[in-house]
Amino acid sequence: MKFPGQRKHKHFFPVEARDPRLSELLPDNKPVSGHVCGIDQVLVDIEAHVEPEFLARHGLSRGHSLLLAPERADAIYRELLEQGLIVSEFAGGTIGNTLHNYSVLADDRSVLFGVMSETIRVGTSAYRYLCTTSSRVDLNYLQPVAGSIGQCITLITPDGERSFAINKGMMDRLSPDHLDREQIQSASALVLTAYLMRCEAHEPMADSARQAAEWARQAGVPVVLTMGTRFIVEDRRDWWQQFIRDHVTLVAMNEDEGLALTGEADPLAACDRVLEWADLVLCTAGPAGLYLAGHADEEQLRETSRPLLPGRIPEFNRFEYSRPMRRADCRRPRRIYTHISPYMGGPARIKNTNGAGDAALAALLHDMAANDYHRQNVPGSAKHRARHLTYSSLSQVSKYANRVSFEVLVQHSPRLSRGLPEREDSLEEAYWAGEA
Ligand SMILES: Nc1ncnc2c1ncn2[C@@H]1O[C@H](COP(=O)(O)OP(=O)(O)OP(=O)(O)O)[C@@H](O)[C@H]1O
Ligand SMILES: Nc1nc2c(ncn2[C@@H]2O[C@H](CO)[C@@H](O)[C@H]2O)c(=O)[nH]1
Repeated sequence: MKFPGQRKHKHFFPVEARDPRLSELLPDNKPVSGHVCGIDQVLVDIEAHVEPEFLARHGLSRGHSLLLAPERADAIYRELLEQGLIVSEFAGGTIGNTLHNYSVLADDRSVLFGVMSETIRVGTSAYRYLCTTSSRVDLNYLQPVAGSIGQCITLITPDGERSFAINKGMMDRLSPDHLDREQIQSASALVLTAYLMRCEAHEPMADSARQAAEWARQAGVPVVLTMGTRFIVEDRRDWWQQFIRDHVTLVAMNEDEGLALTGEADPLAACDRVLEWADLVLCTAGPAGLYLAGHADEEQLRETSRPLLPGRIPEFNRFEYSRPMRRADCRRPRRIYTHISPYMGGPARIKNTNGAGDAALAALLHDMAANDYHRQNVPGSAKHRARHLTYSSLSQVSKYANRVSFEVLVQHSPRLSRGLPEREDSLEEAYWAGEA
């Protein structure tokens, strides 16, 4: 496990330079390693740049992810191919992206549950998927299927917005028999997406997601839900609120999905509403940066040294130096919030923002897994006197998440091709220092 972010010495992650006395407790002196699990509709992103007229002509809706009949998807694909508009074909899927980015950032293992074509020819989508996924993502648990994985035609319009047209193939055929209970119950987190619930009634994907969430709950493993797009949430707002109450520890959304889920257009107010049902929430807000909100025990609160910020909740960032906890682990729960503007004001030029939100979530997962890793390897550390969800403060995690989103924006691809630079000249020490 590589530690999240640059640290001043006093915050350096201490597992590698271990106290020799610890070897008595853990005789082989090898750090116990953790992992993160996720379920996804295994699909490739076929990216093309088009004018808004193209979307209108094919009956597609801007910013939406639409499931299409195979003939319709084929017609779009053929037109893009004939006009030479396809720029790349890469592994995609919101959870696949998140696990890949987690593995790249943490230099550690993640486990993907989903389907994969049992026969693979060079050049097919399945082949492209395997070629462009980090070797740290464990694909050994994939369920073989006699057919194709999904294809997500990713249409980028000149405003940088992405609209998806999905040819689903067999992506929703993951059956609960192909989940591994042991892997899920020993994970630092289980990551799911709202997209999993839009399979057809006869397909097993939704049951698989519910089964995995139940196993995670039984073992106290945090369940993470990313909201997909606002259209999925809008259709069944009450249903999603109940699902979150029943199963979810951490909700990840953007401000549109936040509005669809809570009725609140203001991201801070939307986060506050989500805290009625979940323990922790990440809300990305495009050029306005991102918000994180959670709970901490009154005894564990730490005040910020930054200026207090105005907003729907005045001075909302007062306790942003606290580490978030599950509400049930707090004797006297208090809500904590933070906001951060885009790293360095955002890139000079953004070609597309596809995957920037997934990247922020990968960073947050990295910090959560680092916390678990530290708890297991440095038992008795003062850091774990209370049960926290992250290793770092809410404020520190928000900086890290923002930094990782920036990297995806400058790469113009939802999947990181490398980790963050070890030393960043442009990153003032103060950016990471000043708090734990
Ligand atoms: N136009 C922008 N200028 C500066 N930073 C941006 C811009 N758009 C996105 N970002 C950065 O990327 C982060 C995530 O962006 P955004 O809210 O667009 O994610 P998203 O809509 O969830 O994306 P996706 O669903 O494609 O993963 C923001 O919190 C911000 O740091
Ligand atoms: N799992 C899943 N991912 C999707 C869907 N539609 C778009 N995406 C992914 O969302 C990612 C950006 O968040 C893209 O890389 C797409 O692959 C869908 O229906 N299911």
